[in-house]
Amino acid sequence: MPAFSAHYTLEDIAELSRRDDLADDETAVLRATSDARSVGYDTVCVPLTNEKWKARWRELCILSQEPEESADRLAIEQRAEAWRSKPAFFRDEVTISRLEEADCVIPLISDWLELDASDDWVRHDAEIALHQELAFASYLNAQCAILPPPSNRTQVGSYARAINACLASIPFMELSIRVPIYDPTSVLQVPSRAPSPVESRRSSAVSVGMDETTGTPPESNMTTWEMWDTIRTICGYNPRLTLALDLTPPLPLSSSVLDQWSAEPVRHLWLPASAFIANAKGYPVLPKGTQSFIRDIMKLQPNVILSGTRAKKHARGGEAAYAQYVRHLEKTSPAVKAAHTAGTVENFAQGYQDYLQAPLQPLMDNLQSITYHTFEQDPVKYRNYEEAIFLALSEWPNPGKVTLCVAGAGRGPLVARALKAIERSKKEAFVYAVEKNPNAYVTLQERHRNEWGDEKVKLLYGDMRTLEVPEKVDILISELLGSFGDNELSPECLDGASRFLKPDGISIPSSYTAYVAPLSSSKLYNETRAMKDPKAMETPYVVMLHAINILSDNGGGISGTCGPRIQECWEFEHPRKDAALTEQGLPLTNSHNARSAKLTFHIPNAGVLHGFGGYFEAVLYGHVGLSIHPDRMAQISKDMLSWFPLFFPLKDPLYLPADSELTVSIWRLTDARKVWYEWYAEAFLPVPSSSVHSPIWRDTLSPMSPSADNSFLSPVASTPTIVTSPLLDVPQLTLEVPAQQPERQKDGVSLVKISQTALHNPGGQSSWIGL
Ligand SMILES: C[S@@+](CC[C@H](N)C(=O)[O-])C[C@H]1O[C@@H](n2cnc3c(N)ncnc32)[C@H](O)[C@@H]1O
Repeated sequence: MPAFSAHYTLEDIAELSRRDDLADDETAVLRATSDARSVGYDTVCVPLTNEKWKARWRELCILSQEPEESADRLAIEQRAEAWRSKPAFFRDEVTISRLEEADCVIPLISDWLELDASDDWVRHDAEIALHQELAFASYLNAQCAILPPPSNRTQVGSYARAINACLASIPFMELSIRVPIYDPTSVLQVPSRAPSPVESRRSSAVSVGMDETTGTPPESNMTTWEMWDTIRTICGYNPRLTLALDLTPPLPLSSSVLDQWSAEPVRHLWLPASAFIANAKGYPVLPKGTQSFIRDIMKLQPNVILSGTRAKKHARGGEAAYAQYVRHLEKTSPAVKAAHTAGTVENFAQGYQDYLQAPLQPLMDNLQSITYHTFEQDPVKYRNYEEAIFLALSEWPNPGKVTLCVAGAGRGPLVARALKAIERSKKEAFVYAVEKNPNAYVTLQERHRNEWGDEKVKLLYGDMRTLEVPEKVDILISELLGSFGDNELSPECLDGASRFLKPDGISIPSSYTAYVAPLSSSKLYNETRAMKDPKAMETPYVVMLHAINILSDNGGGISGTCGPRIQECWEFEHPRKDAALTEQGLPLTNSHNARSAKLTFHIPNAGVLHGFGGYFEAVLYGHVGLSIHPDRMAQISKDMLSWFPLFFPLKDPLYLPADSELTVSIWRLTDARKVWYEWYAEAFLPVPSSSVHSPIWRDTLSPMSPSADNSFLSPVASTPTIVTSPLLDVPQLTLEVPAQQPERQKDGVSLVKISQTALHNPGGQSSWIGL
């Protein structure tokens, strides 16, 4: 359940303090708290300081810097220095002073503190005042304080440095920065002529402000997110640094810009009464765009701060109506509804969202009974397996008895489903059940004795790669799949099991495919970093992905080479026809199970890449399958619970500008003992091939003159040139740097590389996957 806060301004507090019905020990803030609670709010949000402090600070900071020499000014300067050395409030400069007042208050740090002022002194004194306010809030045991937004892009580094210093000096407290969802004051670039493809691409990274025709912000307006990104990066992704996302500007119609925020630590939503419109009956409601944004962001369970609700902006409903309305939106949020509906993945995953788990290794380890029990709760996986076996039996072309083998039977659920499918198909059939886990084999023996009997089932204990099976089988059934398809070594195990599959036999599953998507998630980045062990940043994890944003879109890119937002890495098919076999029917090496993929994604909006989501899709038989592919799972295996996605982390986040292209290389590698993945990524930006004419590119990319075809892309030998500097009067050696080799070029646009990650997990150094 999200919490709700009522915002009280200084005027509201002043008005309450004038009330003559205040009890003796009741302060205005205590009254605000009880009033707010009586209309359904949990806490109040109150400015920590008042106008008196603002006036004194201005005098100390601004007047002490005035050039004018006077006795007065000297006195102010001395007071300013005294304050700088020992910053402290007078009682009448703060709105709260008692522990019980602060109990239900989220303090707002003075919004006039310009931590990003252009003036050095103002910044300097604003930072001292910020420390002072936070220290006072901390003294009053405030768990969180809301800080004013950055407003000056050129000084955002100074703003962030000051916040970082506060995070270091004020322990425990969460600092939540109020950031507008976008900046409506940014200037719209109106081109005087139609832009070239490159110009529109490049301007999409910088153009901001309202679209003049629709009155909505353009898709690429990410200036406030970019400022937030700079701040949290400078603050080293400190987990105590969070966001109070300000929904004061009217929201854009398109959700792609807004999706970015769902991968960020949005702890508060600032929602003013002015964002509401009146419905036909006069009650406050939100416009469609805001409604759907709030429904989505509710999955992060933010505290909703409602501001200006006492101003009677709407004819009906009063103060309570705003919170009631947002509660109604929360209840109708698909994510929240799914979380409360039994049988959905969201409900099953409660408490596991963004929680890193080591992938299971059922080949190397023997699973616990409780783990099998958890799998067996999945109604969809077993239903689909039964359907696939039923279809395979129904379509089985040969007469006579059909022989089935469940390879890796666990506690026997697939054996039971196979027997049901046999009964439904009315075929004569027999089932072998192979299991190498000695403990699960005890459960199998019990079920064999109590439920199945010798006529229907024979149990075989051992490893399917080496075990002797009394006869060759027609249908080989297995479930050795991991979140990435092959990551629990299904290909290697089934290579061994294929020895006892007849030449015309079939495998269920018949194939499985691995997919990846580039993700942003500050939560997951922090979770992997928190492990301390550097290898933890190179280990794939099983994660119920939650506060994430898939950065890619479907297509785009300069040469049309970008694939969809979630792309296929590789596929395994069974039975295998391509491996060279020994006399015993086993592959000579595991080389045929190595794979690699190089994928290109289009990144429409600026974002930070923290890793990759890994997914799989399996064809069991015919049209029956299993899928955790985010765009297809609902059609193929809705509400299947058995697999959460895999997360491939990055050691260092990679910033991706708007309209960049991301190339992801991923390998499945193998030696005699293990299988592991390695991965890395490179980012590219489109630039005009002729941009050698532009001073920007000549300065930054190549100091040489354009070549004959006017392209800086043609390789030029590096020629040392002796020049004499007019300043130093000594000969300087300069090197002409050859132009950057573009990754791709088309229609006068080239892709130049801007950054790359390290190679992750070389040699399988942090792999858990053992053969
Ligand atoms: C993911 S569990 C599936 C269990 C069961 N079929 C189900 O669907 O609930 C995989 C099972 O295969 C077994 N297994 C894995 N590799 C095996 C191998 N090489 N030979 C025999 N059993 C194996 C594991 O012990 C485990 O019981």
